[in-house]
Amino acid sequence: MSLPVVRAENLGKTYGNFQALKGISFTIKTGQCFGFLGHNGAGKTTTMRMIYGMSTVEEGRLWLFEQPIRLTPPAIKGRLGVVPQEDNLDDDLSVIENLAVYGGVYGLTCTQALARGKELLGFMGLEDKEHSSIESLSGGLKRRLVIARALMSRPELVILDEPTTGLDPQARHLVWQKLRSLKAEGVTLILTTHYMEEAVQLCDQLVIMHEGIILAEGSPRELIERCVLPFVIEVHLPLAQVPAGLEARVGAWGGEAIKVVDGLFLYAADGEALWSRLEEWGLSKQVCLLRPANLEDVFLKLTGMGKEE
Ligand SMILES: Nc1ncnc2c1ncn2[C@@H]1O[C@H](COP(=O)(O)OP(=O)(O)OP(=O)(O)O)[C@@H](O)[C@H]1O
Repeated sequence: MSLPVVRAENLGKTYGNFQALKGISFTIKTGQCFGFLGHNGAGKTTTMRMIYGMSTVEEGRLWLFEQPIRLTPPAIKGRLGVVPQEDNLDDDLSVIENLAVYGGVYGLTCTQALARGKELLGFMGLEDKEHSSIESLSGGLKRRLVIARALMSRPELVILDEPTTGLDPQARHLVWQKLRSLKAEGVTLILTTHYMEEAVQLCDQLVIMHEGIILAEGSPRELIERCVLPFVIEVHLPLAQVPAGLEARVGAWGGEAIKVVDGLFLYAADGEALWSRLEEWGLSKQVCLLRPANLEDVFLKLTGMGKEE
């Protein structure tokens, strides 16, 4: 059985009178890719900062590598790699220097740090950027460099706070591919994300966070099976044009309707049966789309809020 790498019990955080985290509990096992999915302000970064030792544990308890901690001690820090939300690279140093300096922090000699840095530039597909300045890198290349930097100490656990926010789809897919290779090597990954697809693509286990609490936990597939009916019809219609009483009719029929920004989503156990009812309920099929339920539907159902980019 794989051991817990991180365990939290009733973890809380209060800033002044504001409770940013309201007592959350979770266990992350060795080798997992564990995701924290939530909108802005859900408490994801607050949780990550406590795990990687930038914020003290004052409410609840946190164990890292089975040791109870208040503030991650230096001895443990070498076992963690951190990709913070902001790309905090040193603009006065070149790409390889950014890595080498970081290696020094973890006790590597200059030669070792340069060798490890070059190895990681190769791994992240940045070998031709070795002597480039930081300001010449695109957002996607900077993100790859920050990930390379997090790997300098050969960490067992890598914490990634929104690793692909702001990247274009191609850059995002490249980062996903690298994270999958790390996972295949046995590295445990913790990531926060706003992107449902990222969570589905990478995470074995997920928590859905909202306003400082965990609303649900499971694999992406389990969450979809557990939280929503399996078929959805998206009705793209201004809410003012939705036939009166539609939600009640769908409910009485055995389905469920949820309002979204540009219309309604109708859920049912049998998609075809739902589709066959649309005209009877006053809806034109022209504005409707039938699809299987996904993680976005789970998020919408649990938080009442749609997708955020
Ligand atoms: N140092 C602080 N002082 C006061 N409030 C804070 C502080 N840090 C975070 N907060 C508040 O705590 C809440 C949770 O913030 P946190 O950054 O953990 O959310 P998040 O889920 O990571 O959001 P995002 O996706 O925007 O990064 C927010 O309402 C935020 O404004």
